[in-house]
Amino acid sequence: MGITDQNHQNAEKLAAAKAAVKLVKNGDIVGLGTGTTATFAIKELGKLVAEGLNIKAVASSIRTEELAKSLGIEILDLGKTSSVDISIDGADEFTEGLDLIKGGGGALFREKIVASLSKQAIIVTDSSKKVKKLGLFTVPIEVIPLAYQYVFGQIVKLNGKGKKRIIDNHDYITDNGNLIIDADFGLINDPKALSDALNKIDGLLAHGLFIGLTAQVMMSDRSEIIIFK
Ligand SMILES: O=C(CO)[C@H](O)[C@H](O)COP(=O)(O)O
Repeated sequence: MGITDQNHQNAEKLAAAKAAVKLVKNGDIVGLGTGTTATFAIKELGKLVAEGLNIKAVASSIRTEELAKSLGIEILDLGKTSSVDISIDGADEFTEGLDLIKGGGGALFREKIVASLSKQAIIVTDSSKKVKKLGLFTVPIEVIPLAYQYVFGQIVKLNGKGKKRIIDNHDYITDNGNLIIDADFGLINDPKALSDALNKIDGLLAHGLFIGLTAQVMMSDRSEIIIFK
């Protein structure tokens, strides 16, 4: 991607993030996503908090927690929070039916917990993330290390091609101390069926198919915000 394309994509991410942040109300507990688009939203929220907006938040990753705290946003313990008013997160792919692939940034497990706790899970994206069918982006799968070989084999049985996530020549380790397998299932005809099948695998902590968790996707396309819900 050229610099102009990247600037354009960032402008769209920022516009979507700003639109979503407008939905946050005083007193809300806000779920904070992870990734570049979520980061735009967290920075916008930080500005509003500095101006007096009274919110508390839960974070979907250690890096998001650190960023939010640095902006003066109070962070609650996710494990002690029973309900989130609104969450704002990005996605790697989404369909008009609001099925998503998430986890490109490795935070899928906590992101799924945050989305599941949310009364209103909002996804913010640029226009490149909308697809007719999920699956061009691989499905991230978080695996407890001692179950790695077993889970890998089960992914193959589901006709997936798995690849352990390696960053800078090292196994990528999630905030929860686990590994990630990026699994290519080709274009996914039935995301719910695949999600259900993956959910049955012992040792698989979470996968990046987010089905039925999203209230709306706010996608920025040039100067327009398009809402899917
Ligand atoms: O799921 C995620 C992180 O685990 C992100 O939301 C997803 O990867 C999109 O990231 P970005 O906003 O940087 O394009």
